[in-house]
Amino acid sequence: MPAITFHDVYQNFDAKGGDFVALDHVNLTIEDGEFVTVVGPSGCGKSTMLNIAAGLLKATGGTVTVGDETVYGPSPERGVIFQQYALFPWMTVSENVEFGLKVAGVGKKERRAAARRMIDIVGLTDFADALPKTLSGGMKQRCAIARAYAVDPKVLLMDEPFGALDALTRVRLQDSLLETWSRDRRTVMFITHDVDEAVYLASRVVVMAARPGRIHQIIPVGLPYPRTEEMRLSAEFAALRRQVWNAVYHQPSMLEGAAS
Ligand SMILES: Nc1ncnc2c1ncn2[C@@H]1O[C@H](COP(=O)(O)OP(=O)(O)OP(=O)(O)O)[C@@H](O)[C@H]1O
Repeated sequence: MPAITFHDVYQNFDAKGGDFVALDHVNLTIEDGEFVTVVGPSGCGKSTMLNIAAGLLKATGGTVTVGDETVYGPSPERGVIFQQYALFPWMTVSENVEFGLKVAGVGKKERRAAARRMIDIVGLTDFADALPKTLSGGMKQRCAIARAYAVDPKVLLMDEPFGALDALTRVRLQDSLLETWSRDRRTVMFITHDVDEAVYLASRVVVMAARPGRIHQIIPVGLPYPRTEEMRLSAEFAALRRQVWNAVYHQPSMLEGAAS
C-alpha cells in the first residue's frame, strides 16, 4: 500500500487580485519506504503540500491519504520537522525527545529508554541533559529528528529541515538522516531548495512548477543506498543534478516570463 497519496489536491487562497491557485490538482503517490524530495521555484506550493499532508491545512479540494487513512488533522502518525527547530527551550534534549511519548501516555521508564535510543542514533548522547540554547543549529536539528522518530510515526514530513545550516553541517546531517532512515526505511517526504540535497537523499525527486503550483516532473534517482561521498562526486550524480537543475530552473513558464 502507498504510504502517502495526494488525490487531486487543489488549494486556493484569497489574494489581492482575487483567488490565487497555490496547488492545481496535484496527484502524487509516495510508496512505502520511499525517500522522496520535492524541489521547485519559490512559491510553487511545496510547503502548502506538506502542510496539507501534515493535517495543518485543510485543502480546498481533494484529499491526502497516509496508509489507508484520510488526513483530517495532525496526528502522531505523521512526524513533522520544520526549518525552525521548534524545540521547547525550557526542556533538555532528552525531555524534548520524550515529549511526544509523554503526550501519548507512554510511561516514564519506557519513554526515557526510547528517547535515549534515538538520542544515541542521532549522535547527541553527550548532550541528553543540555538545554537547546547550548546546542548548535545542527545539533538542534538532530534533536528535532530524534523527537520526530521517537513517537514511531508512519511517515516523516520535512520542510527544509537543513535550510538554516551551513554547507558542511548540512552535508553531515544529510548522512546522519540517511543513516537513521536506513534502519527501517520509513517513508519520508522532504522539501528542499537545494538541488544537490534533493538528488543525494532521494529515491525520486519531485520537481514542481509555479503559478499555478503543480507537479512538473518526477525524476527517479537510480543511485543505490547507502549513498556515499564518492557517489556525490560521480559523473552519474552530476548528470542527475543537471537533469533536476534544468527541470527546476528552465521550466517553459519561466522562459516565457523571461521573454516578456
Ligand atoms: N495562508 C496563505 N494565504 C495566502 N497565500 C498563501 C498562504 N500560504 C501560502 N500562500 C501562497 O501560496 C503560494 C505557495 O506557498 P508555499 O509556501 O507553499 O510555497 P513554497 O513552494 O513552499 O515556497 P518557498 O520555496 O518560497 O518556501 C505562495 O505564493 C504563497 O504566497
